[in-house]
Amino acid sequence: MEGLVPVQRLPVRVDSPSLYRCSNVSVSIRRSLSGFAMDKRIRFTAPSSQFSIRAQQSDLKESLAVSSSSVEDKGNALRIKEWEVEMYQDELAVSQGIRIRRKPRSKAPLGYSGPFELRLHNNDDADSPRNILEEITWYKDVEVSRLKELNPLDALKKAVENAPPTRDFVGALRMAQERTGLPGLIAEVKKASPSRGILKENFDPVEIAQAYEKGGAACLSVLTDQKYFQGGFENLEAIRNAGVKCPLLCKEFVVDPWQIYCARTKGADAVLLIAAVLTDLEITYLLKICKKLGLAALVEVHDEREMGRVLGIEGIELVGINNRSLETFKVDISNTKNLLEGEHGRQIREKDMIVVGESGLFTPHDIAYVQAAGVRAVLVGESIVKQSDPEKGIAGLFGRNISHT
Ligand SMILES: O=P(O)(O)OC[C@@H](O)[C@@H](O)c1c[nH]c2ccccc12
Repeated sequence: MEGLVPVQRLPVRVDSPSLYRCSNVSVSIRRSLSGFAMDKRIRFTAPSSQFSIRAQQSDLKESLAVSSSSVEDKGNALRIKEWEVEMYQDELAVSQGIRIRRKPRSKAPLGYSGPFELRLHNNDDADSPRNILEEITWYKDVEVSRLKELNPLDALKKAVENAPPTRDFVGALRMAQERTGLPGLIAEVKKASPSRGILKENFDPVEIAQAYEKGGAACLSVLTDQKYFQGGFENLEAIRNAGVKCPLLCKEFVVDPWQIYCARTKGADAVLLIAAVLTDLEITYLLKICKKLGLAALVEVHDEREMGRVLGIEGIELVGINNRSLETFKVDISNTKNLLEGEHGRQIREKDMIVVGESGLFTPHDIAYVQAAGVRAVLVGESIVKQSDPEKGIAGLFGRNISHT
């Protein structure tokens, strides 16, 4: 069962009014179903200030713990409000088909009363991430809070003024495509990944970036996540400071505007926004920040539903189709083709958006396949970063030399 099951009629009924007397009640029921322990939380407000509950279902009999507090508990009021906002955000995300939860669900504060309805909140997997993308997202939440304390947003905003100017990421992709007749290449500076482990042992980000540039890459993507991809913002900064001219994409799991400002101070020209993690409203808001900072945004989707959402958001120029599910790691390059067929493909062409085919591209045949499907750019990591000479790796990937010389 999903984390939050919206409004359910529970087999719980108001019974003897003498049992519990309070306006707010929070009930935890621990029950055991064929040895499988579940923790459920039921939150509700009764229409009257006096009520009681009694579990009716036979399998709800094990233990019933009831805690209560009064609405007048002002000290708790802020915490309750925060909890409500969190719940609202969760519900909004679920309504958009977003399966990734942004943080582990916190326990309802004492005294919390839901709206005038019964809700069943299943806590089965509230404390552990369900897949790698969720794990990374939860970790980002903690990481960003910590980084923000060390380097507050106000300070970053000032630092942005001294950042090197942005370069035209989208323009570079268009030019490359015109120059070569092939999809523009975003070459990824990637040391490791959770799905593939270490890709390159003696990893020198600047050396790789320079080789990519020589090999004819239009733009570069630099992984900045440290824990899961062994990247770092310092790599972005080092590549920019080394004089690499290709525009740079900051490859980060963005969950907070702070990361976008940080990317800009390190010399990024574009950032990635992952639709599987962000709501429509968040994407819209983050796009505005990108625009203000002169950054391009690559908005990544990996299924029809996300593509539909993204097509409904104004102002997106670059859409990435990830052939790798970040939830299951499954790679299938026909994903790019499938998402570009039909109505979605038509809308993309009508809006003149640039589609980037992402992940799992290894051969000239793969490139031709996604190009025929309609992509105008590709994002490639593994197949070229693994080569002892990444410059030659690019020629191998495209089946010919695409460098400027
Ligand atoms: O190494 P590959 O299979 O060529 O994939 C590159 C890139 O698409 C992949 O690294 C990627 C696509 N979207 C992401 C989001 C986060 C981290 C990584 C990614």
